[in-house]
Amino acid sequence: MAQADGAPQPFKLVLLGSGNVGKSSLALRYVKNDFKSILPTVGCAFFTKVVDLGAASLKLEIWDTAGQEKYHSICHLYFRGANAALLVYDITSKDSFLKAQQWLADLEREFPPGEVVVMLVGNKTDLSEEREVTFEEGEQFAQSHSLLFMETSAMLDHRVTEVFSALARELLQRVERKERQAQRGDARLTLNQGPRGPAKCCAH
Ligand SMILES: Nc1nc2c(ncn2[C@@H]2O[C@H](COP(=O)(O)OP(=O)(O)OP(=O)(O)O)[C@@H](O)[C@H]2O)c(=O)[nH]1
Repeated sequence: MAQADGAPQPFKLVLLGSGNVGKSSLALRYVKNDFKSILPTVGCAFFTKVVDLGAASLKLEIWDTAGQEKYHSICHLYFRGANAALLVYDITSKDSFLKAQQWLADLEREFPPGEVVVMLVGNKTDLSEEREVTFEEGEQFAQSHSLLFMETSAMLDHRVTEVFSALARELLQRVERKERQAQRGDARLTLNQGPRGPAKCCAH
């Protein structure tokens, strides 16, 4: 997936979810393969990473938003032009799971159906003894809203790369599907135009 100059096509990905669920940690683990204590995000942090999917590569522009309630309204500003969203919750916090559902409602208000690829991510699987949200609950919610779904641990680097690769694959598939539809549309347009030539006249 390349632009005219050969550079990988960029896609905007926003990370959404309440404070402390691990959004910044997931981004840091994915982009820099690092895990360390991070201060709460203020406003938004920005990362980029080129994802190589074998046959194609694309550039993810990752917008890591602040989860604290006081920043909620600013985060909406970062929605604009998003191609994908990660809705992150902490599996040890039911409240964060409910907040992720609210974020989805916000996204659904902002974008027409199917325009944004959304993945639900339950983070901190290393704290399974404190789990408040079961895998099945996450999976069921995701299925009922046609979202991708995974559980991760940014701390243990469990399934973090898979999250971003799965999103990238889905983005690529949607672009390819749209291109095929556009080509079919063009072909239909050409057929409907009929043979070229002088317009036929019915009288004489
Ligand atoms: N045990 C465990 N702790 C984690 C994991 N991911 C993040 N944390 C910790 O959870 C806390 C919050 O992580 P952040 O990445 O700052 O969370 P955030 O969602 O970006 O928070 P805001 O910036 O306030 O929105 C930090 O103390 C992290 O070290 C994980 O997978 N397991």
